[in-house]
Amino acid sequence: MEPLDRAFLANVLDLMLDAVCVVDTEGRFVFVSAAGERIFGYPPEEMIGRPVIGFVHPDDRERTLVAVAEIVAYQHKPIFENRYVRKDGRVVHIMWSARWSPLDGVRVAVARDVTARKRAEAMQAALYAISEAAHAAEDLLALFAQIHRIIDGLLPAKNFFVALYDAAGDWLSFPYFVDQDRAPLEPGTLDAETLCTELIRGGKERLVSHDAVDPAQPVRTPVDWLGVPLGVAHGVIGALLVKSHSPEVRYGQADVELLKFVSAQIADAIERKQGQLRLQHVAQHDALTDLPNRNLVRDRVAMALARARRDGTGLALMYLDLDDFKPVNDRFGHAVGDGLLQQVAQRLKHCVRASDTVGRMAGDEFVVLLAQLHAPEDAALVAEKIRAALCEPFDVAGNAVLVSPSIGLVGYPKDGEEADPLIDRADEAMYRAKRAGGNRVCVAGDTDEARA
Ligand SMILES: Nc1nc2c(ncn2[C@@H]2O[C@H](COP(=O)(O)OP(=O)(O)OP(=O)(O)O)[C@@H](O)[C@H]2O)c(=O)[nH]1
Repeated sequence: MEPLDRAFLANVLDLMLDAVCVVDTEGRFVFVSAAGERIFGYPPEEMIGRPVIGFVHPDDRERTLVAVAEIVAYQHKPIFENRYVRKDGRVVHIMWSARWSPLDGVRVAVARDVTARKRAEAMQAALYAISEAAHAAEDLLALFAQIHRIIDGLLPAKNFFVALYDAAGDWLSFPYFVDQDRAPLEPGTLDAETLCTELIRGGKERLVSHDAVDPAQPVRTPVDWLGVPLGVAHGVIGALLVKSHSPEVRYGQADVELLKFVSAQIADAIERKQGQLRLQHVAQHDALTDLPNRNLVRDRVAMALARARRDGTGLALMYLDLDDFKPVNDRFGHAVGDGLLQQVAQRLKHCVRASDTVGRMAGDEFVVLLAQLHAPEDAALVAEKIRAALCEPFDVAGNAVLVSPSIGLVGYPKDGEEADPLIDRADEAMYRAKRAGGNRVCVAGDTDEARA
């Protein structure tokens, strides 16, 4: 057989789909076969003479240098994977097999582009992670934060937001919004000519590069927008958007496909979580006033007690019943009675902080929990404020309605250490207030009743 000539061998090397690279002791390319251009995006002459490490993704440089030291020490390394940044800015995943030749003072390595495999693996992992997040997340915000992390692992998504669209009320909101440059968008109807509106109305993904935003205006900061609608069986429930402010981060068709691919799973996860939260809300709240119901009140009291115990603070609990509520129903009808209970709920909420709990225990019975009370005497002041507030006339559907409350007041640690006994003591104190004629606050353990 004829010895193979050099030109033929060089041609064979250039025909290989994998790139053959030769690197000198200084870590510079001395040879890159033709496939290098397809994989790295640079013609071989733009790579030869330059340090290899400069082409490596910054996050992978350190472990790449460790691998190089191993190749030199052990003279070969059959599998090593790292990422390179192509000339067009895209990231490629490379699988290397390398051998060090001490005689020639070079290492010879073969690079295989495994980006497609990596992408497929990452997408599968992302789908799984999204479905896990839907189960694990406590609420929608936690789910969105988790989705942000998952997407950021697939494509550059530092600036990311979720838009949700309520078709019944024609209301677009932005419950999750992370942008290095601007404040969250205001919620509103779908009237505005925005990318979000386009995504939700059109139901199709959109990639807007800065050149396309306004070709007449030189834009100082290049911006790429990439958005996908969140589609479910019955329509579009919102959109996901990622945005780049940097010329180094540009989105391409591969990113569009990635975001589109995960968006169906995300839409499904959001819808499931919303359904779950709705059911949970119904189970824990009173349908008429939307206040926490007896079960949730008990949980809140138990949680507040645990925190007070840990922080060494106090808390106060009021049990409240309206005096002569029945005659309101009898005189004005049930609908007015309902309206009154709703207004009482609102007044009670106005009397306390957002961190306190107002709950409805039954009929005309309410509970107010003042958590993290630093001065026990504050509770009596709040109870008196509530009593006075409820004595002000109500206007229910044009009817002037007058009621007053009987209030039982207890405190931790003075009157009990556990939720149920504390609630029972407050209820007992409330009955004493009622027996004494109503429209007053009774403190647990006291026989003296403070008349208003
Ligand atoms: N409209 C309306 N009435 C309700 C609702 N739940 C309970 N009630 C009525 O509320 C009244 C509560 O009874 P009581 O607390 O014993 O009546 P009261 O007239 O306030 O009597 P005192 O508490 O002793 O002052 C009953 O007439 C119930 O029918 C409700 O959701 N809507």
